[in-house]
Parts: sequence; C-alpha cells; structure tokens
Amino acid sequence: MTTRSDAGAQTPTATGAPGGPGAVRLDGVAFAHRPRRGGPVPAVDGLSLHAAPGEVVALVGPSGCGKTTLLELVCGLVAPDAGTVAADPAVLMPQRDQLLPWLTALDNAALGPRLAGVGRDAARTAARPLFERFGLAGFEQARPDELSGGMRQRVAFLRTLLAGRPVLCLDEPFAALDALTREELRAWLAGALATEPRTVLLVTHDVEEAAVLADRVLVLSPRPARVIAEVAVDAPRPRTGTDPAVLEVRSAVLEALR
Ligand SMILES: Nc1ncnc2c1ncn2[C@@H]1O[C@H](COP(=O)(O)OP(=O)(O)OP(=O)(O)O)[C@@H](O)[C@H]1O
Repeated sequence: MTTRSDAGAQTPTATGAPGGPGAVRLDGVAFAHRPRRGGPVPAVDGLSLHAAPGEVVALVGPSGCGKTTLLELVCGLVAPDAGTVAADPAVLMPQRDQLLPWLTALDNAALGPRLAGVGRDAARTAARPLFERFGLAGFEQARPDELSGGMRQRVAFLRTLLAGRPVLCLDEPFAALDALTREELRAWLAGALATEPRTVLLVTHDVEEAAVLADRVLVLSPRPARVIAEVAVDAPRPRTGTDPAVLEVRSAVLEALR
C-alpha cells in the first residue's frame, strides 16, 4: 500500500496478499483543482472513507460534486492538498470506454498488461481466456467500431481487470448505455467480480445500480465532496432491482441525497 499525504510522502506500507484485493483509506482529504484561469476549485474537502479488501463501495452524489476527482486521488493521478490517501495500487476505468479504434478488441484488452510492462504475446495470452469467460468469444479480432456499446464496455472492463491492480475505480461504467443493456451489464459485472474478486470503488448516478452491486453505498455532499451518509447493503447475491432489501437501500440513499 502507498500512502500519499499533503506532505508529499510516498510511504510503502504492508499490503494484502499478492494479487488479491487491496484496501483503500482516505482520511480528512482535501483537493482543489487549479485551472490556469480563475481561482482554485475545491472538489473534495474533509473527505474520509475506507474500503476493505474485496469490498465493493458505491459512491453516489450530485452532478459535479467531485466523484471523478476522488477516484483520481485514489489512483494517485493527483495528490491531496490536505489529509492522507492510503491505497493499494489502483486502476481507473474512465467514463468513456477510450478504446483505441485501430486496435482489435483483444489488443485493446491486452493494453492493460502491456501498460504494466508485459510483452505483446504474453499480454494477448492473458487476455484471450477472459474473452471466453466473459461472453466475448469470437469478437477478439473485431475493431471497436464493430462492437455494440455494451461490448465495448466489457472490453474496457477486461482491460481494467487485466491491468492486474488490486483496486478498481470504475467511473460511471454504464452511463452511456440504454436501460436494457445497463441491466444486462450490471449482472455481468456482478458475475465477473464474483469470479475475479477485487476491491471496487464504483461511481454511479444510478441508485438502483449502486444497491444491486455494492456492499456499501456512500452518499456524497454537493461540491466539495465529503461523505454525508453510508448505507450498508445487507442482501444475498445475485440481486435484482426488485429485491426488497435493494428497494430499501434505494429509498435510504435517495432520502440522504435529498
Ligand atoms: N481539471 C480541472 N480544472 C478545473 N476544475 C475542474 C477540473 N476537473 C474538474 N473540475 C471541477 O471540479 C468539480 C468536480 O469535478 P468532478 O469531475 O470530480 O465531479 P463529478 O462528481 O465526477 O462530476 P459528474 O457527476 O458530472 O461526473 C467540478 O466543479 C468540475 O468542474
């Protein structure tokens, strides 16, 4: 685990089992964007949260409250102005799939290990079985523009998974999809995480999605973000949007958002 603090320290500390899910802990974190024009834009302030190894934590909050910034802090893409970010290595799956149009689906997924320094053939060898396992068999050689939106997101998720980091930061992974595909992918992601457990921070605007997928839902304040409510999801998996426990969580989260 690496600790980043306002002092700029990068202190390696004890981590979980190698290759297993990781942990995330933020304490009293503040961060402001500093655009070239205008004053600083505080995006996060006084924010504390933790995710235990293997936990799926959903983050919901008003538009523009600082959710993406929070994921960037966890992934070490920006450093906090105050407070401490302690996280095992994390990878960000950005809002848009950002597949490279000139690469095949297999090579797009293989970018995960490639960027971690793995050679091309070994990266393809690592990616291939996941296409079989996660419903993409036969599409290895397709280019992104030959894939549906749902399939593109699956490839983007496989690329994220194949990066080999114990913490996944998923930024509204299904936002661009129609309702039916969304629901399908939600079940697909739940299945993928059951076979490939990771610690997940899931940013979503969809409260039902949060309740179906997460172990805990954290509700964030308007910008600058801090945690204003926490709702545990105590329901067996697999879940659907109509499970009574999911409906209860949904109302509790909506109430906190109001
Ligand atoms: N690079 C930047 N420079 C200046 N301001 C920024 C920058 N990135 C984000 N912001 C501002 O910081 C605030 C938080 O942005 P962020 O993208 O983290 O919010 P969000 O909750 O993910 O938004 P959304 O719900 O729309 O995806 C917003 O007001 C945004 O305009």
